[in-house]
Formats: sequence, structure tokens, C-alpha cells
Amino acid sequence: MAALEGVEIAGPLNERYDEILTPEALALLALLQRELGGRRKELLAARAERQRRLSGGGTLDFLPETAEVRSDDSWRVAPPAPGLEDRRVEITGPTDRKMTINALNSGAKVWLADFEDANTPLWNNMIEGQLNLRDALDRTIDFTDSRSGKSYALKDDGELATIVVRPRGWHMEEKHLLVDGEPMPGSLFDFGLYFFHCARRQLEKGKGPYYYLPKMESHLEARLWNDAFNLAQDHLEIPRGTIRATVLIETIPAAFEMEEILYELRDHSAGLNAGRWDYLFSVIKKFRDRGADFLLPERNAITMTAPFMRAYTELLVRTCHKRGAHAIGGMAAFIPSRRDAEVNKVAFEKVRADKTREATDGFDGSWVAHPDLVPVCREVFDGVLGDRPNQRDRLREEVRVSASDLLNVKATPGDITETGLRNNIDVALRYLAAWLNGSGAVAIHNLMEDAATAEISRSQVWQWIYNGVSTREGQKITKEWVEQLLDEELGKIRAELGEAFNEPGYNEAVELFKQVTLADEYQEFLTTPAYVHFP
Ligand SMILES: CC(=O)SCCNC(=O)CCNC(=O)[C@H](O)C(C)(C)COP(=O)(O)OP(=O)(O)OC[C@H]1O[C@@H](n2cnc3c(N)ncnc32)[C@H](O)[C@@H]1OP(=O)(O)O
Ligand SMILES: O=CC(=O)O
Ligand SMILES: [Mg+2]
Repeated sequence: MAALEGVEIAGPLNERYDEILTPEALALLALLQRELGGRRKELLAARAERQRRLSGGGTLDFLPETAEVRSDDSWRVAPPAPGLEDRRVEITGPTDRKMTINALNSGAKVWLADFEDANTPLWNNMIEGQLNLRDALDRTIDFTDSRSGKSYALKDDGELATIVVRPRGWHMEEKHLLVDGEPMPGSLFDFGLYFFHCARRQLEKGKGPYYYLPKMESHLEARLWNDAFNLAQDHLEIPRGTIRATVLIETIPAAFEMEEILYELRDHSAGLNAGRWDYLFSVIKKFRDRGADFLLPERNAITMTAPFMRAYTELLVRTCHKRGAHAIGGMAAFIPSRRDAEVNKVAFEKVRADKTREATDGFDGSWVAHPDLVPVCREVFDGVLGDRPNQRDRLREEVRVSASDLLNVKATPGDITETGLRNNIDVALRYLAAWLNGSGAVAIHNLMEDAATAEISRSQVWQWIYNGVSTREGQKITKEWVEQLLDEELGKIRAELGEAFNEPGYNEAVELFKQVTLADEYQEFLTTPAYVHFP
């Protein structure tokens, strides 16, 4: 349907979707795409070019052409915006109606409202998520669970978390909105719709339009975001610098450009976050064909104390605080259970230890995946921060991190075992089945799984096959063996789920799994071929 000159909506217009896809909102999206879409494509091509260099034996290093940005001590990012001074606990999660209310009520300082790792980009999820955010700001959101009869409503405004929206990354497209015949970039679609509908609503409440920016690979990608912000602010006559964005440093190339990323976004910057799961995925992806020097142990064996992970988080805190920016910690994957006291105990202990390390290292706050973990994270940061809203004054000037520290992957302790291989297969299958069914975040074996963690699982399998790796037990990992284990793991899931086993869903998951692990060519993102499965 042509909604505006050159703009076509190719998805169904369900109830209330016209409240989000208004001609004025679509005009902003078209402007963003027409002005910035070409540069987005060039930057994606630059990613591919960098990959060719890495696959050819190249390396990553701090950029000589931006040395001045790093050595110039005079610049700082903008001061924290209202609602973002104190970020000691941030809860993350998808934007369905119940989770929206639960997250806002959770007692966390910030809610990362997720259109990305924790979300399946079904058309319905994208538009209804925008409606839920707008309804939450208008306080017209409520929800009654038809099964339990439980009703949900927002607490008073003063008790709610500050909303920070995470749009999709630069690589994804929203195929249900075409501008001049081309799919709209998912990033600009999510950013633009939230900005159009909620920027003024947020300002009226004394806060602002805030974002988390995922999966960037260079400071030039940050510059593109900054230009999108200026374009959108000018278009709606909202002063430049009103938007604030926290960038996830979750790719290995971006770790070499942290300071430049802050610089590009300095008038809009709200700091950096250590997105550990995508970071691990990126390390595997970028060096997937480089043999033993870049082989990590199986995913459950890799911890934040591995030397290359410490180098990255230490550098992140140091860089942020040098520039007056917040440094926010990442996600410990342990999920509590309200039904199993032992699972709960383990989750609390693990999360407490993780948050303690972060708070001691100088982070200003951190993420949790579940409301029951909010008090754990808050207590730990209260212990370090006391009444101070953050510890940006802890400069960590003693930290020294070199390029080789960031790339020191092979010093990571741990093994590759048959159990680890089976776990990667099992988790990837279960996650893919859930994702295709519309859930982008799920608890599997008491761990939070989302797009980033699933990327690690499937990339490890591809990397082990490609590099002819043998398990600790001495068995070589081949396509044939993986296919055999795939059948076995699928059989176990079928037996465990019984009648709940969704045969067509798992068949699709298996097909996708094979596509992203057994094909000779590596797929850059699991979600790209997966998205093709949606109408
Ligand atoms: C790598 C990264 O990017 S990390 C960030 C992205 N990942 C995420 O955001 C994951 C967020 N977490 C989640 O989605 C969920 O916690 C899951 C899927 C892992 C587990 O969810 P569930 O199985 O529903 O957990 P559980 O049954 O214990 O939930 C208990 C209650 O807490 C609520 N809840 C759980 N997690 C969240 C959350 N993140 N936000 C809001 N509410 C939540 C549930 O809705 C449920 O509410 P109810 O009692 O009113 O029905
Ligand atoms: O988005 C966060 C991550 O760890 O990935
Ligand atoms: Mg991520």
C-alpha cells in the first residue's frame, strides 16, 4: 500500500497500526533513508572489506588517522541527561505489553527496551512494541493475563525506570516498509518511529529520547548515527543534543575505536556498554578462519576473567571516565527461578560475583535480565557508590591496554569437548525454534539465551568444522559428526518436550542450523537468513 509518495507499507495494518505508521512518521523515516541509506550501504561494504583483510592474515590496531582524537585531552562528552545520571541497575528485555509494565515497575533505574538481541523482528513485534512504549508514556498501558487472570498496571511515574530504546543494528532491514522500492534499514525504522512518537512525550516528563546503539564496528558508523540524530532533531524542531545514546562496544573492531566513537557522538553520548556476548561472537566471527591463534574454548568455559576480556572491559572503563562518560557493565546470563530454590541460589551468587567485579573495576552500573536480579545488582553498586550517582571520577589512569592484549585470545583457559559441542547444537536448536516462533529471549538450561548468545553457539560449530578442530577426547569435528549429533540432540529435545514438541518449528530450526553451521560460506548474521522465514 502506498502510504506516502515513494513509501510503501508491505506488512499487514492490524488494529491501531495506523497510530504508529502515520504519514508524518513515515515522512521522517523516508527522510532518514533518503539522506543516509547510501552511506549505510557503504559502511556495510567497508565491514566486508575489513573482513577480507582479516581473512587474508591482517590484524586490527588502533587507527593512526585518528591518533589526534585520542591524544587531545580537551574534549568531553555531554553531561548526563535527566534520568541518566544514576544508572546503577539497568534491566533489559523485549517490549511486549506485560514485559513493558514489569520492566518499568522493576525498581531498576533504566529499562533497555529491546528491539534487538532479545527480540524477534516480526512485523507485529516491531509495531506493537512501538505502541506499547507510547502507551506506557501516556499511561494508557495495562494488561490482563488471560490464563492467570493477573492484571498489570504502572506504578507512579517517579518510580518507573528511564526508557532507553535499542534499535536494530545497521545490518538488518525492515522488509515491510519500502522507501523508493528499497527496504528501510531496521536501525532507522526503530529509531525514527520511537523518536517521532515519544521524543516530545519524554521531554514533557522531564526526560528525553534515549537510545542504546548495538553492534557497531567503527567510528564512521557512529558518525552516521550522529547524523541521523541531527537530521531527526532538526526535522521535528527539537534542539540538537537532546538525544542521548549509549554505544555497546560489542565487536572487536569497535574496541579499537572506543574513544573515536565517543568523540563522534560527543554531543549525544551517554557512554559505552560492555556487551560481552556479541563481543565474543565478533571475536569468533572476525577470526573464524585463522586457525589455532583465535580458537576459544567452548562457550560455557569462557569467563570475564579471560585476559582478552579483562583487557576490553578495563579499557572501556578507562576510556569512558577519561571523557566524562558512563561505563555500563554487561549481562551475566544466569536466570533465577521462582520455582527452584537451588537454581535461584546459583543465579544470585553468580550475578553477585559478576556485578561485584564490575563495580570494583569502576563501572557505573550494570545490566540484569530479570526483575528478581534488580536488588542483587543494586546492593552491589550501592556498596561501592553509596549516595554518589556514579563513579565517573574514578579515572583508572593506571590501566594500560595494547592491541595485542585485546587480541590475546589464545591465552583463554578451557577446552573444547564433546559436551561443549553438543551444548552448542542443543542451545542453537532450541533458540532458533523459539526465535522463529516470535520469542527473541528464552531461558534454556537456566541461562538467558538471545540472538547474541545463539550466534556464539552456531559460530563456534562453524569455526571448529572449518579449522578441523579435535575435541579434548580426540575426535575431529566434521560436518558428518555434527549432523549425527544434531539428530541425537533433536531426538533428546523431542523426548523431553513430548506433546509440546513443535515439529514444523524444529524442522525449520534444523534447516536454519545447517545453513549457518554446515555451509562452506560463513553467514555474517544468523538473523539474516532467519528473517527470510517470516512472511
Ligand atoms: C546479550 C544481550 O543483549 S542481553 C540483553 C538481551 N536479553 C534480554 O533482555 C533478556 C531479558 N530477559 C527475559 O527475556 C526473560 O527474563 C527470560 C526470557 C530470560 C526468562 O523469562 P521468564 O521465563 O518469563 O522468567 P520467569 O518466569 O522467571 O519470570 C517471572 C516474571 O518476571 C517477568 N520478567 C522476566 N524477565 C523480565 C524482563 N527482562 N523484563 C520484564 N519482566 C521480566 C516475567 O514476565 C514474569 O512476570 P509475571 O510473574 O508477572 O508473569
Ligand atoms: O547486547 C549485549 C551483548 O552482550 O551482546
Ligand atoms: Mg548484543
